[in-house]
Amino acid sequence: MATLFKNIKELIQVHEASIAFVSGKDMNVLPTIKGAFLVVEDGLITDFGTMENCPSNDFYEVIDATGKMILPAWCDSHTHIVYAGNREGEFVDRIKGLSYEEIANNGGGILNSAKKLQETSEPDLYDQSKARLEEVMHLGTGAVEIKSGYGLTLESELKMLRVIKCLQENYPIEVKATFLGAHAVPATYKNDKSGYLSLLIDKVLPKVAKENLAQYIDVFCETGYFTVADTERILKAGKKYGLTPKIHVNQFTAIGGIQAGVKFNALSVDHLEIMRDEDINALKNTTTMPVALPSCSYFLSIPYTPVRQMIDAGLPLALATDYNPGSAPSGNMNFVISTACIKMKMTPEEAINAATINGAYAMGLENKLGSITKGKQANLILTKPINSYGFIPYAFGNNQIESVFIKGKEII
Ligand SMILES: N=CN[C@@H](CCC(=O)O)C(=O)O
Ligand SMILES: [Zn+2]
Repeated sequence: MATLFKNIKELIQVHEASIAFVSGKDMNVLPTIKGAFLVVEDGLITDFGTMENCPSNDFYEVIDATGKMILPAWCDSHTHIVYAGNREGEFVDRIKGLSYEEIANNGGGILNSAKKLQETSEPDLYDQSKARLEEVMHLGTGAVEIKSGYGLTLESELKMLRVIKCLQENYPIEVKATFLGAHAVPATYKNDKSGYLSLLIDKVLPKVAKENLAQYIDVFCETGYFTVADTERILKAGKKYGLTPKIHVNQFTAIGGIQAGVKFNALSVDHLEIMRDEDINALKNTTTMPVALPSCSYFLSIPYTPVRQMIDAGLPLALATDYNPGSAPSGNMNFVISTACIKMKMTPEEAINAATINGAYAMGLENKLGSITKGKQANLILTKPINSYGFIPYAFGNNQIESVFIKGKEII
C-alpha cells in the first residue's frame, strides 16, 4: 500500500538521518530537494530523492505534485486546547482598556476558565476540545502538546487529562499531555498557596501517575502566580513520577524561572517575552529548548520574545501557538510562522525549522516527526502551487495548504 508523490517542486526539511534540533546559525539552513519524489508506506516515509531516481514500481496511489511543495506537518509543542467555553467578554474588556493582569485580579482570566470547566461534563469538554484538535489538523498541525490547568481541583484536573488521553487514543496525530495543576491558585485556596501545592503534590500527582495521564509537568512561574521556590517544589515532585518539566516562564517578569527549568533539565521553557542577558546565557549549552509564542504577544499586545538576540547567541528556538481562551485563542501555526518572520525578524528558514524539527524536540518527538527522514511518520503538508516556501510566511493570513496527510492518509 505505497503512495508515490512525484514532481514535487521542492521537498522541504530533508534529513538523511534523524537530528535532535537545530540552533544558532544552523537555524538559517533548511535542506531541500528541488524536483523531488517521496514514497510513503504504511504511514511512514520510506524513500525520497530527485526525480531522476524516481522508482517506477506499481504504486497503490500516485500523487502528482507539479508546482507544489511538501514539508513536514507543523509540530505545535505548547497548547491548552482542552477548555470550556471562551473568554470573548474579557477580549472586549481589554479592547476597552483593561489589562490581562487587571482582568485576572478581578476574578477573570484562568479562574474564569476554571469555573466554566468545572461546570462542564467530561463528554461535553471532549466534544468542544475535539473540534479544536480537528481545526488545527486542518491547518497543517501533525503533532500537538496539550496542557491541563483549567481544572484546579482534583476532579477537574483529572477530567481535563482524561479528555486529553481520549484525544490521544482517538486521533491519528501525536498528542502529548502535560500536567499544569500549578497554573493559578484557585479561589478556595486564595490565602493558602502552599496548601494548594500540597494538594497537587499529595493528591493529584499520584492519580495522574497511576492513570498514566501525563508525560510532562508544567508550572506558571510568574509574579502573582507561582514563585521559583513553588516551581522547584512542583518540579521535584513531578520528577519522582517520571514527569519531565516544560514550564511557563518570563511572560511578564523575569524572576529566575529559566534557571529553575535548566536546573531541573526541563525539556522546554516557554513564553520568554521578557529576557535578560543572564536568562539567555543560562540556556547556552543546555538541552532545554526555548519556545516562543508570538500569537500570545500579538493578542495581548505584550513584547515579542527577543528571538533575534537568542538565535544570534547560538540558541535553538521552537515556535508554538499557545492556543488557549485567554491569551491566544488561535491554533494556527501558519499565522505563528508569519508573525515570527514579520514581528520577530526570523527568516523563513528559521521559522520553518522552529515549527518543525525544533517543535518536535520540545515534545520528545524528534525521532518520529519534524523532518523528511526515512522511517519517520508521514505527517505532511502539500502546498498549493507556490513559487517558494518563503511565500508561506509572506502571504500572512492566506492559506497555502492544499492537503494535509497524517500517517500517510489525506485528512483534507
Ligand atoms: N500564561 C499562562 N497561561 C496561558 C494563558 C492562560 C489564560 O489566560 O487562560 C498562556 O500560556 O498564555
Ligand atoms: Zn501556555
